[in-house]
Amino acid sequence: MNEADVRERLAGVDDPDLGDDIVSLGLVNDVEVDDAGEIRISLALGAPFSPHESAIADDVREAFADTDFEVALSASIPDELDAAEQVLPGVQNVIAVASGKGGVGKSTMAVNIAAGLSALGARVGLFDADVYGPNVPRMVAAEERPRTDGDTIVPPERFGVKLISMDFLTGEDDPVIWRGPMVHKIITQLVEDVQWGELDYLVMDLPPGTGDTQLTILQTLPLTGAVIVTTPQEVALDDAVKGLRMFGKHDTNVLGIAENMAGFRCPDCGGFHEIFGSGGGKALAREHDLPFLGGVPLDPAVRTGGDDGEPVVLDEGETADAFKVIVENVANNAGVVRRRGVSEGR
Ligand SMILES: Nc1ncnc2c1ncn2[C@@H]1O[C@H](COP(=O)(O)OP(=O)(O)OP(=O)(O)O)[C@@H](O)[C@H]1O
Repeated sequence: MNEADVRERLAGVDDPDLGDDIVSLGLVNDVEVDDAGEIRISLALGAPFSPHESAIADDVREAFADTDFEVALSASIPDELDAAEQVLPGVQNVIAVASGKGGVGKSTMAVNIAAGLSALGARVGLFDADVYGPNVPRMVAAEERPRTDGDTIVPPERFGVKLISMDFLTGEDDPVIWRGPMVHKIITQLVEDVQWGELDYLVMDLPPGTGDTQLTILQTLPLTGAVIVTTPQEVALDDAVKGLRMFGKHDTNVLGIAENMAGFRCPDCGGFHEIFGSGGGKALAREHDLPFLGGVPLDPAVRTGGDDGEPVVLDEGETADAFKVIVENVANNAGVVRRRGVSEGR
């Protein structure tokens, strides 16, 4: 078997999202066949542990299952910038979790997406950039504070996720009024001076709305895309549209709409009550031609998260499964953004 034979077989592997085979899409970086019976293939895949990219890798292995060759796969998306020029050289994907309005469960969603990606096997960081209400440490019962190591900050870990929060910078019950330039400085510093190491995903919990912090992040970080969280209520949906406009203005990809508090299963009567209405998130996604990532019901377990602040996504059951669907869709859609970038940039 030579390189051309390998490519011919690879041309039989389809990308489940982009509607063509991986060779035509330019997703094969490199192929080597050696005398020892090994085929080394480098693919332009960018969303580690996403179900769709894992399926592509499986299909590639399957394409050589009838041969005696060993297949060694690697994945990398060629960077446009040198490592020295990149803001976060070790981070593959930055995913912002945003909402137009406060209290819709944005932080809850960010925590569960981060923990869920980590549970899939990915290396994950979570940056709680909610300057006005940094509640992630409390949510995951993070006792440990960051350490300093020379000029850098070492983030503590919870559930395998490296965590940095604006809350670490302020005392408890010590409301800080951040002005625009301060926000800019702090965010840049927190991103650049933290030892994130090599990460597959950095999830950013943005403050609600469309203010200074969001702008700073959009302008300074290479975002793979944003997740917009909304409840099915009319007012929340209206505000979500403002968020969409902000991302649109900055050419930021929106990975999709996640709906929170989508109904309540009553533990007493067993009935399902649609407290804030139904179908709003899905309709919003359809209207703006965006993916709908899934919906999570109102469930007291989401708030309590167990005694040790364990995110519900790590649990079993209906609500955990609802979060897992969102996690998988976020990863899959991040992959679409990355692979489409390679394919269209050729
Ligand atoms: N699906 C849910 N079921 C039950 N409680 C929930 C659910 N989602 C969120 N909550 C609770 O609602 C409250 C608000 O959620 P959260 O802090 O995630 O919202 P937020 O949008 O990040 O708010 P803000 O950014 O304004 O602080 C929290 O106490 C959280 O535990």
